[in-house]
Amino acid sequence: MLPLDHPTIPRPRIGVLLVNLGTPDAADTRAVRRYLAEFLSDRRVVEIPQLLWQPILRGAILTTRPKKSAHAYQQVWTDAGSPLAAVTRAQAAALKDAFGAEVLVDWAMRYGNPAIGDRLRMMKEAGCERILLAPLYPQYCAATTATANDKAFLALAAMRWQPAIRTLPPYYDDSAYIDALARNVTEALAGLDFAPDAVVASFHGMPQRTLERGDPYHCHCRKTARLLGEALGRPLTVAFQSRFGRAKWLEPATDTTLEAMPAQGIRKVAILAPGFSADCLETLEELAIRGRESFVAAGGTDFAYLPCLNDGADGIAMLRTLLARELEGWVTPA
Ligand SMILES: C=CC1=C(C)c2cc3[nH]c(cc4nc(cc5[nH]c(cc1n2)c(C)c5CCC(=O)O)C(CCC(=O)O)=C4C)c(C)c3C=C
Ligand SMILES: [Fe+2]
Ligand SMILES: [Fe+2]
Repeated sequence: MLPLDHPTIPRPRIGVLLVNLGTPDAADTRAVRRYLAEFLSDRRVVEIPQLLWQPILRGAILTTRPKKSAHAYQQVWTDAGSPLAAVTRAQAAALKDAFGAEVLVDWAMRYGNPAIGDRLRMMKEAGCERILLAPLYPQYCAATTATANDKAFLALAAMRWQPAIRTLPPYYDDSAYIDALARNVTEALAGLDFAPDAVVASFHGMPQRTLERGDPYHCHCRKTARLLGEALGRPLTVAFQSRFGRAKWLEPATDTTLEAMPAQGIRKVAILAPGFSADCLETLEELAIRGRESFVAAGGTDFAYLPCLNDGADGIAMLRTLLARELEGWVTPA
């Protein structure tokens, strides 16, 4: 902790809280069960009445999935822990001094640790009277963006003296985001030892019904892909990954798309996940490991997974631009 009452160190007045989804504390069955129980009990994530859903979750799902998911987490776990947490921590560290000494930059997770409420209370104690909440989801989805904000407001509901709050809007069509992706992808494609027949943009899926009920996520994904394709000068193949449960999810599914490609003469593929601001289980295990395996098993010859923006220079410059815009009027530009 900073010695906040030291006369030469200015007290932060403003907080920026980067928020991502959350991840287990360890790659073992117990930790994954705890994480999944919290995540999948969120009514914004699974929109089935709790009376029906909880017995299914506590029965079939939490008795089988944690072991399987823990095995998947073990394949991507790093010395710094879960990739999602390691990258988000690194993003916060890279932005630490971006907005001057009066701005405290920190990070939190919607599920698990560090908890949003704990970090907001810490910021308040550190002197932050104004806080910018930044859910790091380019495309708005109630199951990600809204629930992160809900959780923050739940913590504020318990405060007698609340800080003022702003939230980062979705940035799916923002030129800072599209340009950062285009630069990142161009660089990654230039480093490949093959020319891909197709470039796939894989977004996390959601139930088709959520789209029909008015969630803009699907439209945001399509627009990101169109703008990125225009910036790259080549159309992207859009697909949706990580299907969960029995309901119909957004289509086409990434796995069936990859498996069908070799028979259509597409044997060399590059794939990216522009909806994830940080690499995580869904990109590193589902796309880079399992996606490659199924593509090659179907007759594909070359496969490259292109990393997310993460804490790379393009990604950090983009976050700086987006956050600085939301801090306008709170922070005097340097
Ligand atoms: C980026 C946007 C995301 C949307 C939209 C989203 C929706 C959504 N997800 C599930 C179920 C699961 N997701 C899981 C992991 C996971 N999901 C996202 C992002 C979005 N999810 C991320 C970044 C991660 C990775 C977490 C990590 O630790 O690396 C999982 C857990 C893993 C597993 O057991 O497979 C589940 C389950 C639903 C139901 C949903 C609904 C709209
Ligand atoms: Fe998910
Ligand atoms: Fe997955």
